[in-house]
Amino acid sequence: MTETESEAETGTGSTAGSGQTGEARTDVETGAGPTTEATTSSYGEAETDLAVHLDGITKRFPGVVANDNVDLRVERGSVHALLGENGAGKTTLMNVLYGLYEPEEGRVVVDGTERMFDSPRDAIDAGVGMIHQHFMLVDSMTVAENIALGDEPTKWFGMAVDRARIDREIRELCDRYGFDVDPSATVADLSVGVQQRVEILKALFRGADVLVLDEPTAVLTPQEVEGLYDVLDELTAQGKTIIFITHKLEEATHAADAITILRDGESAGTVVPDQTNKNDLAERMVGREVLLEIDSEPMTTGDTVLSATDITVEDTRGIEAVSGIDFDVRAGEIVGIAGVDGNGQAELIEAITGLRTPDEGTITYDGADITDWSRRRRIDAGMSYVPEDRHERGLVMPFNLVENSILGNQRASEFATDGRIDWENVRDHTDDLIETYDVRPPDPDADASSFSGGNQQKFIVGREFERDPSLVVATHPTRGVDVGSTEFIHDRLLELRQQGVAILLVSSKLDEVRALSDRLAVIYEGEFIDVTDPDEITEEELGLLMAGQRVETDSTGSSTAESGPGIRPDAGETGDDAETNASSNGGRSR
Ligand SMILES: Nc1ncnc2c1ncn2[C@@H]1O[C@H](COP(=O)(O)OP(=O)(O)OP(=O)(O)O)[C@@H](O)[C@H]1O
Repeated sequence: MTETESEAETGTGSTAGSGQTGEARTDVETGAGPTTEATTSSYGEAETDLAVHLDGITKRFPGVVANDNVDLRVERGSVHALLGENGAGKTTLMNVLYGLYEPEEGRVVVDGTERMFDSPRDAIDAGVGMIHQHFMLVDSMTVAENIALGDEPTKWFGMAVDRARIDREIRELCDRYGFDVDPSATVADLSVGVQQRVEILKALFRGADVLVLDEPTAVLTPQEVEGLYDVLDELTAQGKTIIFITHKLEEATHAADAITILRDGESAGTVVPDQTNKNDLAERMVGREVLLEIDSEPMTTGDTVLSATDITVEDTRGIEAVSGIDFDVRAGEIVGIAGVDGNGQAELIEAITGLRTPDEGTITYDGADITDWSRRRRIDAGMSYVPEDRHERGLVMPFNLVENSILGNQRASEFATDGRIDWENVRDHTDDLIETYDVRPPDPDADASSFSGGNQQKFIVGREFERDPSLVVATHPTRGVDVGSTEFIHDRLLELRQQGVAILLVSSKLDEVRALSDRLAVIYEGEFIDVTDPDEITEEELGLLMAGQRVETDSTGSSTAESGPGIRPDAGETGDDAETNASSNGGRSR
């Protein structure tokens, strides 16, 4: 996908479209149920009113109909959300629109013209841009270089690129859409929110009139999310059309003019936010009521399981990514770490899980100094790990689920006898994981690469939670996971906590990390800038802390965000005495 995209040549700049905003909300009929009829409503009287019409799209993979006669009508100048369970077919549909897949049936109509896209280059030429969840920017290059990259490859390599013109065009785009982005800034120095704007600028620079965003708020702070909404408003006010994939229901109801729900590859209707709510959307997607709250009961904690003291980790350039961090996690406790990606949490977790050795500091696990232990030894001792990057660390993509189910656990006694793997047992175990964690399609022999992102994630979470661990290190366990499965993963985490498992949870989902954690640390530029009881901090305050801004006072006037030396349950305690979590509020329900 990346290579094809980066090769694409397009025109430069873009003119404001002719559409108008605000009308989509009243034009769309409510989808009444799981039929495609709701989508073929009065939404867009004529095809020419639509920026995008995906008409009867069917796309099959071996054994799977990913899109089954799907109809998607997106009015020009509107924001359109695409919702659906994991594996419902959202990515496939957008990949059809972006020229990555050719559908077996159906028409792709962009701006009133039927198109046959052979590649993303064709889609870009037709004014369709895609902003992926993982930004495709070169950190060491400037904004302008990133934007020009791929746009004029021949001239670029011939060093004849007209930098002044590119800078001027970027500034013009920034003025037009109200972006505060400096073309000469180095991407590595920009916040995640600004990097996302660079991606949007890149698409606009190439002439995009339709922008497809894949889970655009997954890595943003609440403040950055508000900024993104402003950007979307500005883009649509000038006639651009936005389609975004999301699992966050409030995002769909808040930011979209219309919401199309996919279910099992079919369209389950298009609704307008005024005529729906989060519970209704969840039910339409999942086919059952979903509890959107987390109930965390108070727990009595046990002995300290993990203890990290004065951990310092340098990144590959020798710069301190983590500076002198201290914390403990006890049995039966969830310690959360909240932070914007790139603030040292990845390096800290790598040190804890044995993927790298800290440059300074000590890690103990069940009382033993494991600072120099290999990853294998830590796994054998009972440490589970849900990694942040499921492709790089979570799964071996060309392996099927049976093979992936015992990754890191091949020597466990239930799977191996005399050094030989007992594949029958492994297969039974895989079937259990697939069933319990609702991995779809339920095919243990399918390669990991053929599963949708959310289903891959559910499988990894299942494998790691069901290892019988004493410590679970879970980084973004529900990223890309739909509401129904997120509910299940949260429940399972709380069950593990109930059983006395120590849990270290890293998440950029603030509602999740607040609701699940017994104690919460905020990491910023490699340090814990605050350690707090999650009940004593609002989501907004947490967002500010994550952006490095200290919260001065709470409603009673006392300080709520003092800098702490580290995260220990209670200074003065040995850490081995029992303590009740969440005792201040008698449990949480958020
Ligand atoms: N390259 C592929 N090969 C085989 N099957 C595929 C391929 N890509 C997708 N599928 C299947 O098509 C179906 C739809 O997948 P898709 O990725 O579109 O879902 P999604 O709605 O985007 O899910 P998620 O929310 O998990 O990202 C799934 O059953 C998936 O396993």
